[in-house]
Amino acid sequence: MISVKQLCKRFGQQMAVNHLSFDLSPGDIVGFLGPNGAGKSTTMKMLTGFLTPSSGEISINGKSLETDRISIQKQIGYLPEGAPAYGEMTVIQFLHFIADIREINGSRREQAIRDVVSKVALEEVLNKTIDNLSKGFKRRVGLAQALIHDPDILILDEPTDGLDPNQKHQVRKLIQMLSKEKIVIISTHILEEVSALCNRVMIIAEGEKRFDGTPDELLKRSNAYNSVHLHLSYAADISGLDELDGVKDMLVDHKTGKVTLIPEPGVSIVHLVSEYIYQRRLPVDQMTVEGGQLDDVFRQLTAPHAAEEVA
Ligand SMILES: Nc1ncnc2c1ncn2[C@@H]1O[C@H](COP(=O)(O)OP(=O)(O)OP(=O)(O)O)[C@@H](O)[C@H]1O
Repeated sequence: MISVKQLCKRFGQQMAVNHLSFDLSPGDIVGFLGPNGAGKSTTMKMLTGFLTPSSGEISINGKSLETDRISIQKQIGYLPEGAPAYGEMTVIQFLHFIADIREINGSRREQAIRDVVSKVALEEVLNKTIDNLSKGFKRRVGLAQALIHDPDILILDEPTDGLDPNQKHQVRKLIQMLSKEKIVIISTHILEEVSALCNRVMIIAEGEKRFDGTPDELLKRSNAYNSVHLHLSYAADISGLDELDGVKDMLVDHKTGKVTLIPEPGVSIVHLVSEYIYQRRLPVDQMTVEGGQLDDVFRQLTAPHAAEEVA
């Protein structure tokens, strides 16, 4: 359990993190989103004990990070942005080095390295120099060092950044497999990663929390959520569609025959629209309901001074 209360970090005049509060429980895979400079890295660095807050409290499994930093850090695995350091080491040397730092000794060490190598699938590159690995393998080595001590909490800074689609898929599957009993916090700029991987989303902007909920709840905030897209096989009179109850707007593309019906916020119009189409025998050959667009809602929530409108 992580409990963060009224966390602030000030750099000179600037509030990088501004009264941030949240609680996380095991099983939470949190997508930590925000524009550049929002305060994500600063928050993560405070959670790992690397930066001291200006004010506020962080407690982890009932202990205060201020007073029990060393014992709390043993429960945290951190994957920093980019490739692991010490590129001149082989993978196996690097894992032994991390095991040293984590004070994993004796028979426990062999077992811990074997387990993590198998979890992250590093067998084929154990004796390769890290500098010579592909980006995907470098990321996996980074994950291995974050996982070697089997921490309760994983903090991953852009874990799939720069990977090809296959490698992204592998790393996401791995994180999902690992996260059943852990708390995982993932900072990412890839909005689709949130739907693919996370069961909770936290958006911050200007150091403040702008959203905390499930990916579905986030999509529901999109202006496009529940819009109905139609395609007409030939021209027909559709003027009545935008007069239906709950329809806020109708966009028509005469070239392609595509029609988009935008509902009033929180209203579902799909039943009324399909009934109307059936009654008027309109020549509709495709109909889809929009699930919402993350980039749309992200922009809305992170706009400067959006805090009062969306809190
Ligand atoms: N050591 C520091 N000294 C002064 N200002 C800092 C320091 N670290 C961060 N900042 C400032 O605090 C704000 C938040 O930065 P932070 O790196 O936490 O943002 P971020 O959300 O991680 O951004 P990005 O997505 O670009 O990594 C920024 O305006 C940044 O310039």
